[in-house]
Amino acid sequence: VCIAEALPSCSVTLVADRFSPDTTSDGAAGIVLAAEFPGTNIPLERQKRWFKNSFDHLLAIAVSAHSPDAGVILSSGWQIFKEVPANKKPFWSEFVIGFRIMTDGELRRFPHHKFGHAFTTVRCDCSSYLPWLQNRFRKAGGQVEKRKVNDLQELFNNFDLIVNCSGLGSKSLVGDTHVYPVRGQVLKVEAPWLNHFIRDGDGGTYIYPGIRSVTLGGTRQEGDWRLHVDRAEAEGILERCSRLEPSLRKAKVLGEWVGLRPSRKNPRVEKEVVQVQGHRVPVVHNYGHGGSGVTLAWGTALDVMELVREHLGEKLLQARL
Ligand SMILES: Cc1cc2nc3c(=O)[nH]c(=O)nc-3n(C[C@H](O)[C@H](O)[C@H](O)COP(=O)(O)OP(=O)(O)OC[C@H]3O[C@@H](n4cnc5c(N)ncnc54)[C@H](O)[C@@H]3O)c2cc1C
Ligand SMILES: O=C([O-])CC(=O)C(=O)O
Repeated sequence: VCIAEALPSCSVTLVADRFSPDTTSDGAAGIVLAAEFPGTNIPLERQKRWFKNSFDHLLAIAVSAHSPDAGVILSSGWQIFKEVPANKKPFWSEFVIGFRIMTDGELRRFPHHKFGHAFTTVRCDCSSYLPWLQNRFRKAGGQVEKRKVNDLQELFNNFDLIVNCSGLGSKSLVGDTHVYPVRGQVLKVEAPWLNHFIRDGDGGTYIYPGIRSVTLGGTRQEGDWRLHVDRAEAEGILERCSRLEPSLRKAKVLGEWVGLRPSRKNPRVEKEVVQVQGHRVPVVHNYGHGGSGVTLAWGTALDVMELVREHLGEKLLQARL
C-alpha cells in the first residue's frame, strides 16, 4: 500500500499463496504494543521510529470516519506486573496516549500484581483491517496474484525489484535459518461489557476488547509448528484471564485460533542485491516481526519505501549516464 500510493509511477503486484482471512496477521490480537527485540542489533532509535510511524498512521485511522470499516480503534487499559520491572518506562511510552504509572488504588483490583502502566493505544481488528488495506491497494492501481513462489528467481523476469514480506515463509523462500516460529493460541469470546484491555507484562495473559469480540490469550512456544488448537491450553488461557477479570467466566466462546509468529533476533528490513544469470537484482526484505507485526508494519514499510525510492533514484541515474 505504501509503495503503490506513494510511487504511482511504479506498477506494483502483490503475490501470495494466502490472503485474508488465512494469514497469521488475520488472527493477531492486534494491539499496538511492542517489546524490545531481545538481543537484537537493531538500534533502539530505529525501533522507536518504526513504532512511532506505525502508531501515528493507525491513530489517524482510529480517529477518522474510516475507523469502523478499517477495524482500527483507540483502546485504553492496563499492563500489570507481578514484580516491578527494571525499566519502568517502555521505549514506546512517549508515543502512546496518556502513559502513566498506575496508582495503588487502581492496582487494588489486581492483588497479585505490584506495578502497572495505564495508557491508550490503538487496536486493529485485522480481519477488517487487512481487507480494507487490500482495497486501498487495488484503488492505488495494485495488482493481486494468488500463487506460491518457490524461488525468487521465478519473479526476476517480470519485475525490476522484489519486496519480500513472506514472514515465516522466508525460511524456505530465501533459505533463512534465523527465522523461526513462536506459536500463539487465542480465544475470541462474547463479553460486550468489557471496554478496557488488561495485559500481564510477561505476555502470557491478555484480554483485548475489540469491535465484535474480546480476544483472550496467550501462549508463546518457541520452535513449535503445531497449528491445531490445544484443548488444555485453551482452558489455561480462560482460567488465567478469568482470574484477572472474573466476569469472563460467564462469557460465551465464539472461536479459537492458533498462529505462528515469524520470529527472528533481528527483524530483517534491508536491501540485498542478488546475482541471477549475470544480472544484479535488488530484493528488499521486510519480515521477522515476531509478536509485533501489526504494531511495526507501517513503520517498517516506510523504511522499505525509502529503500525502493533509493533504488529507483539509482536506476534513473544509470539511465541518464
Ligand atoms: C496469537 C498471536 C497474537 C498476536 N498478537 C499481536 C498483537 O497484538 N500485536 C502485534 O503487533 N502483533 C501480534 N502478533 C504478531 C503478528 O501476527 C505477526 O508479526 C504478523 O502477522 C506477521 O505478519 P507478516 O505479514 O510478516 O506474516 P503473515 O501474516 O504470515 O503473512 C505472510 C504472507 O506471505 C505469504 N507467503 C509466504 N511464503 C510465500 C511463498 N513462498 N509464496 C507466496 N506467498 C508466500 C503468505 O501467504 C502470507 O500472505 C500476534 C501473533 C500471534 C500468533
Ligand atoms: O503480547 C501481546 O499482548 C499480544 C501479542 O503481541 C502477541 O501475542 O504476540
